[in-house]
Amino acid sequence: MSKTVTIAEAREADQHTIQTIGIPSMVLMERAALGATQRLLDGDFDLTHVLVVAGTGNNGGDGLAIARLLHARHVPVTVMLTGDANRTSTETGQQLHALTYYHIPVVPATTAMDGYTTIVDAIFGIGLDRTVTGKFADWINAMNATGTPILSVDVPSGLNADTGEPQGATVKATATSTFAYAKQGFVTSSGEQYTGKLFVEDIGVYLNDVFPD
Ligand SMILES: NC(=O)C1=CN([C@@H]2O[C@H](COP(=O)(O)OP(=O)(O)OC[C@H]3O[C@@H](n4cnc5c(N)ncnc54)[C@H](O)[C@@H]3O)[C@@H](O)[C@H]2O)[C@@H](O)CC1
Ligand SMILES: [K+]
Repeated sequence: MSKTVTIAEAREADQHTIQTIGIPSMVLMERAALGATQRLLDGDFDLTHVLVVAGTGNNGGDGLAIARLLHARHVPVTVMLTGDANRTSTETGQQLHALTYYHIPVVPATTAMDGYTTIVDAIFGIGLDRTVTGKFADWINAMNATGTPILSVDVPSGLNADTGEPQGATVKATATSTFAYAKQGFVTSSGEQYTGKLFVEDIGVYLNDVFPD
């Protein structure tokens, strides 16, 4: 396993790349989504009908970009949004706008998740900051209960990426496409039970830029 990072290090590296080097956040998001989409296209996933479950933070934005890239490859895709479309992060709002342009269906999240052949989990990434309860727990439990293969985006939603411990309801992924570096919690005996097969995508964020030798 190559270098792992804490959530704080991942955030610092992202911010350095965006603010100091000047690579726009949307470029990083597109690269992240391209990496994860390629895993879906290359892998053992059945892409007959993909469900993307997206949150309103930037992890959700990655998921929305994946939905757009799958649509461009003629993969049928439906998006469930777990929050208010008017209260998203800036980037996720831009991703939603692009989905509207392509008429990709976006519906409010429900627990009715049967009938899809692959689920993309883009609810929470490294921004998870409290225990997953209530509706979010219901959606995550419903995802796990389908038995449908799940690709988690960056982090299995609900997993504490520093400790590898579930923070309430947590997605049990078939595979995880994580961005830039594996997170510290993934290599613990608890964390590895949630990530499934781990892919690390190069999105143009490099620790050497932030912490030169
Ligand atoms: N520009 C960047 O910095 C990049 C970010 N990326 C993605 O962005 C993610 C981080 O995005 P964010 O910082 O927006 O965070 P997230 O999208 O992981 O989650 C933040 C949102 O979840 C809510 N939340 C947290 N815990 C919750 C809980 N238990 N119950 C209900 N709501 C909860 C927060 O209030 C916030 O609205 C990364 O994991 C990665 O997927 C990538 O696109 C690569 C570049
Ligand atoms: K996720």
